[in-house]
Amino acid sequence: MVHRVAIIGAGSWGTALSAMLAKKGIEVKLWVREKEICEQIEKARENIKYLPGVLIPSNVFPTQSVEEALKGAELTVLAVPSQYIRGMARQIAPFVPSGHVVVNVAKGLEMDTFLRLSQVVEQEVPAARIAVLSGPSHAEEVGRDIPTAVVCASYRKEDAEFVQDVFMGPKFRVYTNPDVIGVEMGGALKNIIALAAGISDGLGFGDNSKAALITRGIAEISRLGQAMGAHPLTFAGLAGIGDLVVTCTSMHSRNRRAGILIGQGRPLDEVLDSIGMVVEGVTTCKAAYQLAKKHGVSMPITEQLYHVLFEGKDPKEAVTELMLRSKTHEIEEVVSSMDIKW
Ligand SMILES: NC(=O)c1ccc[n+]([C@@H]2O[C@H](COP(=O)([O-])OP(=O)(O)OC[C@H]3O[C@@H](n4cnc5c(N)ncnc54)[C@H](O)[C@@H]3O)[C@@H](O)[C@H]2O)c1
Ligand SMILES: O=P(O)(O)OC[C@H](O)CO
Repeated sequence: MVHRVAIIGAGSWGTALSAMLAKKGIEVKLWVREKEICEQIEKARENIKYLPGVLIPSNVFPTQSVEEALKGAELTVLAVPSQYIRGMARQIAPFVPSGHVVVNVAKGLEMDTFLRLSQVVEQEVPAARIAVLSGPSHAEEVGRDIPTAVVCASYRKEDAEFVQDVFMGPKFRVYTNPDVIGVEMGGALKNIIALAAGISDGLGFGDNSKAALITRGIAEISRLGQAMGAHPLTFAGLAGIGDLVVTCTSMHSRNRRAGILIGQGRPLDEVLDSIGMVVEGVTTCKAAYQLAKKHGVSMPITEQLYHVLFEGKDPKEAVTELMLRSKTHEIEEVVSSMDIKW
C-alpha cells in the first residue's frame, strides 16, 4: 500500500487525480504553479479556475516547491500539459531517486522534437522508471466519482501493476498494457480528431459525420501508431477508440469545444483564449502532420485540420476535399487477407 504520492500540476487533471487518490487514503503532495491557486486549495479546498465544484480533501497538501512535493513520495505523477513536460521533468529530476516510478498522464507529442512524452521524461529523468496512464477520463467526471476505466502502460509489468494498484478503486478501474507506444499515440492523436469532430458540429453537421470522423479517425491514428511500433489492437482499447469516442462526443472536451468555435468561424487565437485551458490537439496536429510525412503514412483528417488551423483554410473546403479525395478501400488488410479475388 502506497502512503504518499506527488502530483506535479494542478490543472483540471492533476486536481481530479489528487482528489481521487486522497479519497483512497493516500497523502498527496500537489505541486501548484500559481500562488493564488495554491492558497485557494489550502484554504477553500477548491480549484475554482480548473475544476470548480469539486471538494479537494484535507490530505491533499498543495505546495509551490517541487522538492517539497517529491519528498518521501513513493510515486510521482506528471500532470502538466505536454509542452511543459520537458521543463517540469528537468525540475523534478534532482529529487527523483533511482528506480522511482514516474507516471505521465499528459496526452500529446513534443512539438519541436515530435517525441512521445515518455521519451521526453526518459531523457530528462534517467533515474526514473516511466509509466503512462491514459484512456477516456474527463477530470470533471473523475473528480465527481463517476465510474471511469483507463489503461496504464509501462515497459515493466511490475511498474504497470504498481500504478494500477495505486489508482484502482471502485470508481476508477485501471487495466495494464505493455504497449507504451500505442497507449501514448492513441491518447495524443485522439485530440486531433476531437477538434475535427467539434468543427463538424460547429458547421452544423450531424451524427453521420461524427461517426465517420471517429471511424476514419481511428484508422489514421492506428496507421501512424503502427508505423511507430504500436500494436494495432491497442487502438481498439481504452487509449484508442475509448478515448476517441469520449473526446469527440463530450461537452467536457476542450478539444471538441474549441473545434465547435472554429467551425462557427472564430479565429484560432480567440478560440484558445476563450477555452482558457489546454487544447492539446492544436500542437499535436502540428507534430502529427510532420510525423505522418516522415513515416509516409496517409492521415487525411490530420492533414486537412492542419490546413484549417495553421493556413487559414475554410473548414467547408476541407470537408469537400476529404469527401472527394481519391477513392480507396475501407481496410487494406481485409482486401489482402480475404480468400476471394478482387
Ligand atoms: N482535463 C482532463 O480531463 C484530462 C484528462 C486526461 C488527461 N489530461 C491531460 O492532462 C494534461 C494536463 O491537462 P489539464 O487538463 O490538467 O490542463 P489545464 O488546462 O486544466 O491546466 C493547465 C495547467 O498547465 C499549468 N501550466 C501553465 N503554464 C505552465 C508552465 N510554464 N509550466 C508548467 N505548468 C504550466 C497550469 O498551472 C495548469 O496546471 C494534458 O496533457 C491533458 O491532455 C487531461
Ligand atoms: O478536454 P480534452 O479534450 O483535453 O480531453 C480530456 C481527456 O483527454 C479525455 O479523456
